[in-house]
Amino acid sequence: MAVRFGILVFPGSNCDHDAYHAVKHVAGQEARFIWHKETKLGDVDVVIVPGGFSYGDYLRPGAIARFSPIMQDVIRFAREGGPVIGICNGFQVLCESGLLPGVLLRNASLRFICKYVHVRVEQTDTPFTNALQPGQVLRIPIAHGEGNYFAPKEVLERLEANGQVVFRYCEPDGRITEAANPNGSAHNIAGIVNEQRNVLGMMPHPERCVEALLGSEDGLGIFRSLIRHVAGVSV
Ligand SMILES: NC(=O)CC[C@H](N)C(=O)O
Repeated sequence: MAVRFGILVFPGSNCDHDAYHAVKHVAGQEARFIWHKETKLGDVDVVIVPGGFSYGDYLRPGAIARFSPIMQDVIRFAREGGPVIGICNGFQVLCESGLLPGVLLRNASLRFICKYVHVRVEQTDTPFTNALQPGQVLRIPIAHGEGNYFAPKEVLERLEANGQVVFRYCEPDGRITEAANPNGSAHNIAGIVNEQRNVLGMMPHPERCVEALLGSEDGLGIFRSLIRHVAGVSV
């Protein structure tokens, strides 16, 4: 049975079609778009909050999108344990919604950065990483102006103690260095889960690296993990 992915669409989303292509055409699952003005998600197994510039990033990225009608039902779905993945602008929306702690500040360079980076898989006991290996290094693109993850010291300590840091920017060989951190994120954080582990936010774009033709297939492991989590099958 195919896993049903629901992909939110805000005015200004621009990675919604890439996410659709990844889960539908590459991973062979069901996918449908959900306009932000809808109030119900309907029958979906996984929610994807895609990247882009919702509301033109006015105020702060995600600060307006979080008031979209659909977000109430996303919060309900998450509270009931449904898997939600926010990618890039989606991560920003999830932080603004209070589903994830912390905030994404402007990159330390104050520049928009679009390039391939490496991230290390820190946790594999999540719906998003169960098909990956601990310590595995993924080659994956980033494209953001505000990916500099920040949270107060106590929050960072709690994230680390609970194993909520799922991806960390690293060197190609997996070493965590300052030079490998593209945007100034605290603790080289590229992705985190909530305490219940069913909501993930990540700045890199797994949907942009699911085919060899695109230069990397490393993003596929995240969608394969979700399929395994929901359907119990390895694809
Ligand atoms: N690719 C994206 O989702 C970009 C996210 C956001 N608009 C930023 O620049 O930080």
